Amino acid sequence: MATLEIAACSRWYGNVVAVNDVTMTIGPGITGLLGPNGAGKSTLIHMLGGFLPPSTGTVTLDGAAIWKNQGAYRTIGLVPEREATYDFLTGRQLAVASAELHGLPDAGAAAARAIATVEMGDAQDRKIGEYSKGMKQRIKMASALVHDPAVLLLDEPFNGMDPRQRLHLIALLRSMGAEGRTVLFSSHILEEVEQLAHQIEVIVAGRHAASGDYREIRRLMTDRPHQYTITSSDNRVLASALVADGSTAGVSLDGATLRVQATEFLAFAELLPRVARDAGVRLYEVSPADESLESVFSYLVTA
Ligand SMILES: Nc1ncnc2c1ncn2[C@@H]1O[C@H](COP(=O)(O)OP(=O)(O)OP(=O)(O)O)[C@@H](O)[C@H]1O
Repeated sequence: MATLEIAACSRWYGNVVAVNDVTMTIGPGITGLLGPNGAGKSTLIHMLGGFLPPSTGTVTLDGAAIWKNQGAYRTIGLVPEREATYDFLTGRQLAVASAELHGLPDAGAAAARAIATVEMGDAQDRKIGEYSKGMKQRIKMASALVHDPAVLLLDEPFNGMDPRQRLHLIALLRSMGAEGRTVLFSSHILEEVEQLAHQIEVIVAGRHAASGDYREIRRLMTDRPHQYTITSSDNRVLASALVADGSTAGVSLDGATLRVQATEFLAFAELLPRVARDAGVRLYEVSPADESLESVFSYLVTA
């Protein structure tokens, strides 16, 4: 059982404070690190993975500082966010290279086991440059798993995955959490984190904004409306139908875009197609406006 501790930790890049006086404990099971873009999630994960030293404060694994600690590196697997890998290598070559870097006695066997875990056996001898985004994520994951780490850190692992790959990764992370590993993954999408994490840590503008069970955090967030931007065959008709329905907190027309504030995320997801159909309007695009998540986070910061 491995426990990560971040204590009064800050990290600057020149004048930019990326992580600001954060204290948190991450124990076995699955923890979701949630925060808007630029919140400091990658910086935190890099410090936890021993890629980056904190400017002040400490980051420890079972009481021992992680930075420049070989024992910690042997216990931690890190799946970075960036997509770029060594495109000229095959998936298997990358996993074997990672196993060799860890000094494993049988690098070939360790790589084969990790590749099987992420179900990349069929594609292992193809060049990584030919992989889809989701396959790249999986082979990066295999490289991070070669040494069977007790701690797995993943930076935005669902980016670029199709629904099937997403379900596969969810199942894989669940089984790792159930085995008692310490799994931390970052995301800026609340619903993604909700599905998977038993514990959520929220970070906003470098600060630790909330911590706990997702249901508790969700309850805090329902006080704030969720914003959507919508394009449709007739935004004006849709806007008046939504206002007439009374379940939306606010509607505004902004050029070709309709902005809607919904009080309840799930209820609105059900309501919108029904209202549009009844009004004879076709929906072209519905996207959650990122700022809404950000405003929810800022609400948590000031709560
Ligand atoms: N190498 C760097 N040099 C300078 N500033 C940096 C560097 N890396 C990150 N930052 C800044 O630190 C802050 C936190 O960045 P970080 O990448 O940790 O956030 P994030 O939550 O992972 O964001 P995203 O989801 O967009 O990846 C941002 O303001 C970013 O611009």
